[in-house]
Amino acid sequence: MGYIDAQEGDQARTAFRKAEKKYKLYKHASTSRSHSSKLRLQVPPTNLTDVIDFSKIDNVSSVAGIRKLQDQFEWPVYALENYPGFYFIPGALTVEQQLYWIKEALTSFIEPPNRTNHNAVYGPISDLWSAAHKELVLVEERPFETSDSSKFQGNGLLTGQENFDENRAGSAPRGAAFDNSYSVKACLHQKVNSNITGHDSSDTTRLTTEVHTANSYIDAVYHSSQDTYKTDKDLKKAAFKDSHLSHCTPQPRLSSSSVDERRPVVRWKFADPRVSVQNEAEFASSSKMVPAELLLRKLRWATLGLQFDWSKRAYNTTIPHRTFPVELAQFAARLGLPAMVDGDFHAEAAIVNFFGPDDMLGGHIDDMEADWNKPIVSMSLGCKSIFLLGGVAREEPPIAMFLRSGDVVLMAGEARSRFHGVPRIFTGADEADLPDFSAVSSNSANFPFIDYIKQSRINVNIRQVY
Ligand SMILES: O=C(O)CCC(=O)C(=O)O
Ligand SMILES: [Fe+2]
Repeated sequence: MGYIDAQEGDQARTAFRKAEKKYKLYKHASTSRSHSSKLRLQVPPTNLTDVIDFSKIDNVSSVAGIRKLQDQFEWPVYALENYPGFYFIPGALTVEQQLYWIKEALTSFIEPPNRTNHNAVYGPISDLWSAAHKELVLVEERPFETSDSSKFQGNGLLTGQENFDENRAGSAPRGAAFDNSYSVKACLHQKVNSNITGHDSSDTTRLTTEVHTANSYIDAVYHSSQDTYKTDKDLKKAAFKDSHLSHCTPQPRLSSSSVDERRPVVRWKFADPRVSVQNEAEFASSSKMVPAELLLRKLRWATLGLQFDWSKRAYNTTIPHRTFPVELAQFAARLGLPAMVDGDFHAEAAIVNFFGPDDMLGGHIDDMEADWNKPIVSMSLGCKSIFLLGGVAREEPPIAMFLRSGDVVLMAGEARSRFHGVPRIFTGADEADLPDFSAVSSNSANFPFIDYIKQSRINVNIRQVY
């Protein structure tokens, strides 16, 4: 969608949607068809004057409605008078802590049995971070017919019946795997031409509705306007759309018995395409492959601790999961204190959101946890973003605030019933407001993480479920 579209139908839009449109990133409409002067448009720069900047609030009394809580907490904490239960802790994480959690998110949080947006298409994927840096590719092995799920154990990709069922009966069409992948030939060709580059300049906006939780969450949407892959127009349209849509258009989950037991099953594993060039016979049985680097770039979410069953829109304790990381749980309990009414905060689940340069998280309410008095503890890592905090209805105009790396937001009680979302992240070097990560790390092993985060934002939002 270009700038013109955004101007149309404003009447019909809710106040929340209007604010999303106001702050979202618009690519210059001429970029996709740069030869057509007719399409050249001047897109006005986003007006950011209304965006609250907690990092610049030193004299709090001068900012109406913002209250600094007195020094009873580890960090300076701000509350918003008209938004009870909402707290903002600017710079709660040190730069070292930010780097630490960025690394944890990319190496540990995305590891099976934690699930990611890629699960529905490829099954569990292990070691994506290192595979991407070794330039490996995810290879489709020869499909075969079976009704025996035990055959899937131990191949490193499909680890259990639950995931197996999810892949087969989940909302992502099986064919999505095929749509999102490349032929061996095309992939090797790309490698040879070193042409696996980032986003292109087309302005084809992808809008997907991501159902995180219950009904209200149906409205959670991701936009990603440059989710494209240079070399193949058709593939770039389909690429990874379905991995978002897997949570987006929930279809009735088939019971195990209703699943077609003899359906061909595709298995995926990482392989080195350079080796295959030398020995193409080795890959003869494999028809599709996806660069790990692309999968990493298209990583959108992972779930920690108790897993959420998107098709039932409920937490499902029977889905294989690891206990919530103790260190993160302890940190979240400390961070959450300003919003606590009574008792302790027991982190049981988290959604880890990964934002690329053009991604956004649409307005939604998180309403699937039992006790709304317990806060959602939400930490921002990486590029600066805009956070919208609205009302219980979309018609209520939201307020906007900047979220920077190291900031923490708490939403408890009444604040939990408010629509919120992230319409924009700022990845430009001059506007991302990243701390100097290299100053806290001379270890070259950290450089790839620092490179990644220069173009990305990670949000870890932590919840007590029961
Ligand atoms: O990315 C953010 O700051 C907010 C994330 C969020 O609201 C969610 O995942 O529910
Ligand atoms: Fe949320």
